[in-house]
Amino acid sequence: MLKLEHVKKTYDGVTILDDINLEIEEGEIVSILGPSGCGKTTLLNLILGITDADSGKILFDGKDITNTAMEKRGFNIVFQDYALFPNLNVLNNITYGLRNKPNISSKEEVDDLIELLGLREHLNKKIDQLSGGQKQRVALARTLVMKPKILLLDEPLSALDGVIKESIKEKIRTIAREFHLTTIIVTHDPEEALTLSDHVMIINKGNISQYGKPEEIVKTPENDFVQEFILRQLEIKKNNIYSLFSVPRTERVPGMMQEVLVS
Ligand SMILES: Nc1ncnc2c1ncn2[C@@H]1O[C@H](COP(=O)(O)OP(=O)(O)OP(=O)(O)O)[C@@H](O)[C@H]1O
Repeated sequence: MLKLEHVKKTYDGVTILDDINLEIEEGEIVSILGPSGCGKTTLLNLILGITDADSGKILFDGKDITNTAMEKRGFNIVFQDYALFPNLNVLNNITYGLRNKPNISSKEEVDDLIELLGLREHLNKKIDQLSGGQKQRVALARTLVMKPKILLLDEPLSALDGVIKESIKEKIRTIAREFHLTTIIVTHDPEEALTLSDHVMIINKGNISQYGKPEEIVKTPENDFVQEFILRQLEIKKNNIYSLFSVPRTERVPGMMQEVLVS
């Protein structure tokens, strides 16, 4: 569905992304995971068409879109800061993009999204009257009414915590499944990537360190970077979670953390 072939990007002679190869199937949730500065946003910008690659190809449904303008790609992004309009109420934020393209979503479809994202009681509120989680749901609704071919999410959970985070995760999963919508998530948080995605792409210094299903990455990290950086962060969280659930060290078994995190 979406394919990147030997994509390379440099800025001022410095290689930011080096020979990126990636294939994403329709309806999949894929996370791009890596530390700050590794090239995640650059990769997202290349897929969106905000930035051009120095070399390599980007294909969508078999068509070469490497040189296709951003607005013609039909992908859509929810930015980290949500980029909502503070002077408009929630409903007008959600339907903003439909002003010039009213046929993209019917009234019923907009209504279904409002219901799905639990926004009905907030429709008349201004953006600054909303919590972080509510803003994130408005941003999701505003993007989804435009029926993107691919949904891109830039650090969708980083400003949220605890229960809100889990509920937004659940919404993202439901949307991807229900609409069969290919979803690409950029994150620096291993827990987020491993619990939310079908596949995780780990980037280190512009290269793919490992690409696989969450359980493959947890069970068989392919190199020291994945082992040290990604799994060590998880280990810290795991210990915190285990202690939270009072699981004695001797009773901790492989796979348990995933269940604890997902449930
Ligand atoms: N327009 C630009 N011009 C020059 N260098 C850039 C530009 N955009 C990004 N870079 C550099 O490319 C590298 C990767 O940046 P990028 O924003 O893709 O990283 P990231 O993984 O998304 O980081 P973070 O998690 O901190 O957002 C950084 O060293 C950054 O300074």
